[in-house]
Amino acid sequence: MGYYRIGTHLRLRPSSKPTPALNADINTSTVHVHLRHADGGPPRSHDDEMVFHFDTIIEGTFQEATFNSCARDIVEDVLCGYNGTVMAYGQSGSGKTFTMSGDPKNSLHQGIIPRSIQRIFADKMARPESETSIHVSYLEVYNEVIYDLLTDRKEPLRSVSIMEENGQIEMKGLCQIPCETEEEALKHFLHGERRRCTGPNTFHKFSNRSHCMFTIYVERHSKGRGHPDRTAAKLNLVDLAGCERFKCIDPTRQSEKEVLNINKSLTFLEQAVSELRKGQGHVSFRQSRLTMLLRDALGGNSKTALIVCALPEDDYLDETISALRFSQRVKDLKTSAVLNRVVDSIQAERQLYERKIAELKRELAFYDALNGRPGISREDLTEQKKVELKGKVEAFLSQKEGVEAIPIESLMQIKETYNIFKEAQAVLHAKLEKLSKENSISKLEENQNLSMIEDDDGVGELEPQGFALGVAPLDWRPEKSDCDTEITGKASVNGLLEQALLDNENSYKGESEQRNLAFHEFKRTVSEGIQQCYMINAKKSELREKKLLMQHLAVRLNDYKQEIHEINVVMTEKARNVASFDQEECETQVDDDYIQLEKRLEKAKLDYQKCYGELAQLKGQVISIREEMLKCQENLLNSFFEWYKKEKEKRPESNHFLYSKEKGNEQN
Ligand SMILES: Nc1ncnc2c1ncn2[C@@H]1O[C@H](COP(=O)(O)OP(=O)(O)OP(=O)(O)O)[C@@H](O)[C@H]1O
Repeated sequence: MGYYRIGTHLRLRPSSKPTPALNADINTSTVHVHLRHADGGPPRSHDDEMVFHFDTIIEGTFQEATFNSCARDIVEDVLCGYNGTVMAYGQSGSGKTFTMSGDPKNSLHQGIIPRSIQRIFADKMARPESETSIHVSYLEVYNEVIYDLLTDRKEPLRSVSIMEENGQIEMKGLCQIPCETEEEALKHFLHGERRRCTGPNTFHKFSNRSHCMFTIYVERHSKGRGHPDRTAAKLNLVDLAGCERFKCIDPTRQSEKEVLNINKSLTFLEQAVSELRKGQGHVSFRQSRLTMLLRDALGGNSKTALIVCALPEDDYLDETISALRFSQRVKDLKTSAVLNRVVDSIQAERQLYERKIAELKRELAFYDALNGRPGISREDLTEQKKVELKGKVEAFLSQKEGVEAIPIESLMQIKETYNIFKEAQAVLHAKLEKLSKENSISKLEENQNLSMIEDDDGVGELEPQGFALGVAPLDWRPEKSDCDTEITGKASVNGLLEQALLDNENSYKGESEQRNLAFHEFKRTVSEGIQQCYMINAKKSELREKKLLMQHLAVRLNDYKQEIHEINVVMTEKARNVASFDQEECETQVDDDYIQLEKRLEKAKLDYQKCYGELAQLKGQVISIREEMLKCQENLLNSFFEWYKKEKEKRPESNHFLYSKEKGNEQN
């Protein structure tokens, strides 16, 4: 947050008869006032000589110069996200409306409001990388009532209520009209101008009977990815009603009430400025609508410029001096403008919780200090601290250290200790699962390797000792590596678990027995188990049937083989005998026998081939039935393990299945 001085500027309306008492030096931005004595002589006292300093003094009709020196910087700041206020102050007819509004339709004579609109929309066009949304509102304070000047033309002006919410001045019921173009904004401004309360007075025909505030709201955020930088600022352009002396009121033209209210509110404004200047704790902003509206402009979140308009003529010297004095008081004020970043609700919530957490941490540190435990960290543990803690837990698990070795200083430490134990338990559990599965699968594999025609009584059954889960063969266990003896890192936790596995083998035997009993229960009582056993048994009988058939075929095949061999022997013998007899005598006889033998041999071979084909087919069938059966067995085991795990969780008593066995025995 920065503190900003309120800029003060003097605008002197051109005059054909300027008073010699008022000497404005544009170069030094200083005004000297020399009050002549009542008798017409030179000033006699110190009070008759006055000097007023300004940021700028403007004479003449130059509207652009006025905008550049009094308002441009503030408009630029609004475009950057700061709130801004430019207000014109001075007696009636001094040129406030000329300064703020001018002639909006004549580019040369446009006042600060149309020029600000122009600048803001030009900036919007020049920054396509940002999304800028612009709204306008226009209000007047007439007889201490705030009216919305942008109310529809056909309706009477709507009143607006002003209130303070969360330290902010809020206007309930004031329209903020979105404007896409400069023309649109200008159109709304002109619409409001037409609805302002004006009337003739002694100075001119269109004197403003109210204080008016035209506001341009500029919200912008950078387009594209990431967290956009979003700002929302407003520019208040204020045309105050002119203070009037009652003696100058023309009762035929003005209501006393109007003048009274204007003067009253301006007095309250001066009072608030004086209080702010003195640095009083309480400033009476609530005394009038105007001071409430200008609260931020005078001492809050706004960069502000005051333009004092004055008539440099003798007749109005008192009013001019009064306005100059007011400007010098305002000059001493400082506002505290901030960059108005828009924080979305999630971010705001996050910031709130972060603040709360920081507060709670401070409170904890305070209690720790009171309890003589300073220096305890409540922050997340660093990686280094986690490794150290792991080492201590492992030392405790391997019984090298007692439980007191594990530090209990903060909640973070306790949580991390639990995590280390959980991790160790998970590794142990995985190891057990793996061992039990390996054991069961190896049994299945053994079965698979049995000869096709051997007896298959074990189908669907497990070995008599059950799963023997805790007694994995020694050669299955991974060899201990050197790094397992270290106490840091994951490897050492695994090494420790290996040791735990060996140490606790006996308890695993109990677990093994539990599991065997559970497996019998699963097959007998659980529908999934019963169904899968039924399927295994069906496959088993099918397999038996096929194997029996194979045995018969094998016997027949041997018979055919034997027959072929015998026929071959006889035929060889016959051929040898033919060679030793008279060729002609024996030829006919031999031929007949030989042909018979050949036919028998051929038939035996055909039978052999057919039988061999059938046997091969049967062999294929047996292999596929066996495979199906093994699949069923595997399913049975998997289902059982799943069921068993769930049952263990449901029934955590470690010897539940032993009890059920005992119960079963009792019943029997
Ligand atoms: N600097 C100036 N150059 C030329 N004409 C001016 C200047 N200032 C004011 N005038 C003219 O003086 C008249 C009164 O000015 P203006 O309406 O701005 O006064 P005002 O302070 O707003 O008065 P009121 O408080 O009664 O509304 C207008 O006709 C305006 O054109």
